[in-house]
Amino acid sequence: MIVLFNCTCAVPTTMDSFHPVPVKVNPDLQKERDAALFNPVELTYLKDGGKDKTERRRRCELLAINDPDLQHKDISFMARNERYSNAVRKAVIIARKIKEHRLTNMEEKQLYISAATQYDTYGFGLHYGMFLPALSAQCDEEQRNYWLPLAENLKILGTYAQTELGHGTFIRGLETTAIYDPKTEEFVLHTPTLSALKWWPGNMGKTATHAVVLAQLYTNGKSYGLHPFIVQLRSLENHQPLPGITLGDIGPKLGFHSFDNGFLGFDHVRIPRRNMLMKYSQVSPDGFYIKPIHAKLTYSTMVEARVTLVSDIAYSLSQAVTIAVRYSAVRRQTEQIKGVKEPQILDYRTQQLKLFPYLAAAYAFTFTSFVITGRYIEVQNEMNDGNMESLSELHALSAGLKAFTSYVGNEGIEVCRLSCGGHGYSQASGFPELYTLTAPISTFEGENTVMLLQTARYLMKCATTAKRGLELPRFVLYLSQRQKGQCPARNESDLLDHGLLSDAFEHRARRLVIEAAQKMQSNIGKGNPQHVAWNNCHMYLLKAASAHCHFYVVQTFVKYINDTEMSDAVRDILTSLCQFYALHGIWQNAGDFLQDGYMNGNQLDMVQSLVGKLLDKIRINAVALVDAFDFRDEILCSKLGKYDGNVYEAMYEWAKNSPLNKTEVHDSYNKYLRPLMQSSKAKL
Ligand SMILES: CCC/C=C/C(=O)SCCNC(=O)CCNC(=O)[C@H](O)C(C)(C)COP(=O)([O-])OP(=O)([O-])OC[C@H]1O[C@@H](n2cnc3c(N)ncnc32)[C@H](O)[C@@H]1OP(=O)([O-])[O-]
Ligand SMILES: Cc1cc2nc3c(=O)[nH]c(=O)nc-3n(C[C@H](O)[C@H](O)[C@H](O)COP(=O)(O)OP(=O)(O)OC[C@H]3O[C@@H](n4cnc5c(N)ncnc54)[C@H](O)[C@@H]3O)c2cc1C
Repeated sequence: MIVLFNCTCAVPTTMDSFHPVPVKVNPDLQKERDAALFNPVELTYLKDGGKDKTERRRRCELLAINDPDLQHKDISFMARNERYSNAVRKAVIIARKIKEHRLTNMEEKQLYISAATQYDTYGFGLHYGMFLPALSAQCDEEQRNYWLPLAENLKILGTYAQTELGHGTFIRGLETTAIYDPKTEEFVLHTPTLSALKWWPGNMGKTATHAVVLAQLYTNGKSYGLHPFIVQLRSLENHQPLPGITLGDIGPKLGFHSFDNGFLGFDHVRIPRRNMLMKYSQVSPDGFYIKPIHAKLTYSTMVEARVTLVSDIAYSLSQAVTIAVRYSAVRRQTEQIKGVKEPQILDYRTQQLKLFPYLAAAYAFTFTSFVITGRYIEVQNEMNDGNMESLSELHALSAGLKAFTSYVGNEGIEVCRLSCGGHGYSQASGFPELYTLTAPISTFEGENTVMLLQTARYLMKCATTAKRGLELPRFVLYLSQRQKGQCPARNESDLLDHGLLSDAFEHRARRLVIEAAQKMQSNIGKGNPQHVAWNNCHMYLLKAASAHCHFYVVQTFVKYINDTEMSDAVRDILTSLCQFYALHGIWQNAGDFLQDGYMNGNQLDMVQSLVGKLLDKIRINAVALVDAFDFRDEILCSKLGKYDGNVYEAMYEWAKNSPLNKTEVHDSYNKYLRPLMQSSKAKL
């Protein structure tokens, strides 16, 4: 997996041709595949955007998987230094091979990189994920012509240095300064305090030669806020930090062990005036400042990254459910009837209730990622034509969805791990890497609570606009519609209607947004300043933003099924998954639907009963649904989620490779145990 590289499209294939034919498939898994009511390959093609795209993806993946230069021992058996070194080695090979294989198309490059990095971070992740996008978005034409070829050809390696020891969220509070000196036509970059040290940027500790640095711009004695500057950090001759620059690795973290997240300090470092990225705002040679057409254009790299992370989360969650569902099909536990084979754990209702909501969410988020990526491209094109009208909408949408999907994704990966019992805790399961790679998505690129509050801020403004009867953007148009009285469902079959389900989420979102707006108004009415009212209303605001995102995802899932051509069999299973996603969501948030009487207890009973019934529909197709994600074993990197289901053999083989098993008797026996035991013996 490569964080910050859109990889959701990486999925499908005909099982026969793509997965090497195993000598023996676990009979339980085979039975599941034989019983499925749809052909997973069709769903694979759908998710990839067509058979051609599936085939192209598989070709890209195979190029990486079959390349002997990219092979290495399991990273679980490597220490951190070795992991970092291996990641850099691979990043360099990947760059060379991309050229050799003539992978010029961006999507193909991403697919190749994703397959080559497998379940580790990509050694040039920040270079491609943020440095290049920041240059593309923030350089003027002349700067682009200079810097982009250097970066694209890896003559320089970059990172994105924004966060400081003292501030990550509140970026207006960042302390690094860039003071313009018109005498020399240079900016002087400086770290005035300990808390101003740049802290966290990926690939900065040991790899990067350059950084896009976010610093407070001062010119003619006036402060103009945060602006991006390109700064050389290390010599291109010997990689030593340049004079005035302090650099290092921030040490081990929860995960990201192959990544050199770093710290950076400046001691009055001078850079040429033209190293300020000047697409949107400029400083003239004599120090005159020209402001951007939109105050928040400096933040655009983060918006792009948040959009990408929705795809990354969908991808990781798809991997987690693939592992857990396949394993649950081959794992048997607890005799129910004496002498009769123990059931597959997938047959336990509790197991289904753990896994199927996340299986449904993985599909829901995948389709959502298609839509938000499409919207991002539209807005980007508008912005390239100088129209900034939709930037606020895109910010609100991407911030909210990044937070909503990553909360669910992180939780889902952990639930999937737990659903695999003890073996889920082993590195062999793939879960530790998957979890720790995905966990920081809730924090980086905007901490999730803060991001939901940004969405809430936008929704509050929309609620006011709607109240005034003014026009709203499409994705919040529902806020200007009147609340519907009560959910019209009379029986279970009414509750399976996609329109009705989407209406229920729409109703909930509208109610919670309006309620939050009213709470804000009444708080301000009591004489509280805006920021106090805002803090007092956090719980309403957070709920409103989350309900809005939930509605967006349900609506997107429904629309995807309605608008996309597919066979009846695939439509049938996606329909069930979508119904399950929505009904389970209602069940889990029942209070919200009951609170204003939109639903009643009787309807909630029916919702619960349908959740139970849909478990059966999904159960029979569960393995095929995860097969359709089309992860090759080499990409999934899990002994529990192997396509052939031969889990125990794989685990045993893997454990034998543990470095502790290199010798029968470990050194520590002679050093510590033997003296201890022999002296105890003497005493006995
Ligand atoms: C491999 C991993 C790599 C990881 C990398 C990283 O983590 S990199 C580091 C990642 N770091 C982070 O992600 C840091 C997270 N923090 C932030 O992004 C910002 O500090 C903030 C958005 C929380 C507040 O910013 P603030 O105090 O400047 O703003 P405010 O709240 O006072 O609102 C004022 C107005 O601005 C609007 N607006 C805001 N953002 C945007 C936008 N992007 N676009 C458009 N508009 C935007 C907002 O809607 C509001 O509009 P209104 O209502 O006036 O019309
Ligand atoms: C693995 C990893 C990689 C990273 N890579 C990079 C990188 O490449 N470049 C880079 O510049 N940065 C990077 N970061 C930093 C990251 O972007 C920040 O950590 C992130 O933006 C969160 O900011 P913070 O650490 O200041 O959290 P804080 O804001 O200190 O969050 C702490 C708590 O305070 C709460 N809080 C803060 N403000 C508010 C508020 N206004 N209202 C309500 N609650 C609030 C939060 O909800 C949270 O619960 C990385 C971080 C990690 C973990």
